[in-house]
Amino acid sequence: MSIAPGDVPALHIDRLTKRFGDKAAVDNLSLVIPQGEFHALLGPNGAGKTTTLRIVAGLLKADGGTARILGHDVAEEPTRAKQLLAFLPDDPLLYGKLRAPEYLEFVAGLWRVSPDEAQPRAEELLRWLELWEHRGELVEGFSRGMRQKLALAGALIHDPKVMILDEPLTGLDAAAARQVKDLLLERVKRGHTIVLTTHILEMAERLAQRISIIQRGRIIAQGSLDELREAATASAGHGATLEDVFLNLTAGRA
Ligand SMILES: Nc1ncnc2c1ncn2[C@@H]1O[C@H](COP(=O)(O)OP(=O)(O)OP(=O)(O)O)[C@@H](O)[C@H]1O
Repeated sequence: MSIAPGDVPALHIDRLTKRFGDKAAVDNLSLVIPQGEFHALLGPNGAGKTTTLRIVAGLLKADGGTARILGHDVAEEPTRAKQLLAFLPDDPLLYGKLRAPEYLEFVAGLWRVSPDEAQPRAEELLRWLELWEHRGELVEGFSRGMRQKLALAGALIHDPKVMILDEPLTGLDAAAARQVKDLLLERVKRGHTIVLTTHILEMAERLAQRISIIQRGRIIAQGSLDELREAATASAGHGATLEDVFLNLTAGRA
């Protein structure tokens, strides 16, 4: 049977395992995210979310299992897989002695994006994230939120089809958080895929089409908000919020 391009999942994780010492940070975890989906990964501290994403981004080697971006195995075809992917870590590294447009030009060069393409895209991203007026300033003088936004712009400069973001709203004020959320929604509208971790349940509740709850390296629940609510209604009661569902599912299992 042939597979139409649209049928290839944006992200296909199959029985992924990663141990640190004798502890399994990721434990036989499988996850399929179709193209065009906004997917949130939730889980208590230390659940294995960042470890999973670092493997998907090719920053960490799995002990077992596979991860594929649009059909490309991150271990076997790392260059192709990475080209299709944006990864925004929770502690992005920036170069303090550059200005924002110089940083984006530098990152675009790493991805071999031509200056003709990169320049308008950089300007658009900087304007959207309200960093354009700071374009003459060195990054070392940027606030934490400004750095976070610039890192996001850098992750998007090669126009990746799949975005993986680890806690993208950390350190952002309400206005900046709104800019980032709008930017992400705009990308999903264009058919791109977003996978993010967040501890802001309201963000998952309002933006994500599907949610996976991870605990101790495994997915313990998955579905749309309504499906998760339904599954948890028995114990959380009607009108349960995602917080009720989350706390209910993860209670007593840590
Ligand atoms: N480099 C490492 N060396 C040893 N243990 C690690 C390493 N990285 C992660 N771990 C452990 O793996 C487990 C999963 O960590 P991970 O950072 O993936 O969790 P998380 O779900 O992202 O947590 P948080 O919500 O707190 O960011 C934790 O027990 C953590 O201590």
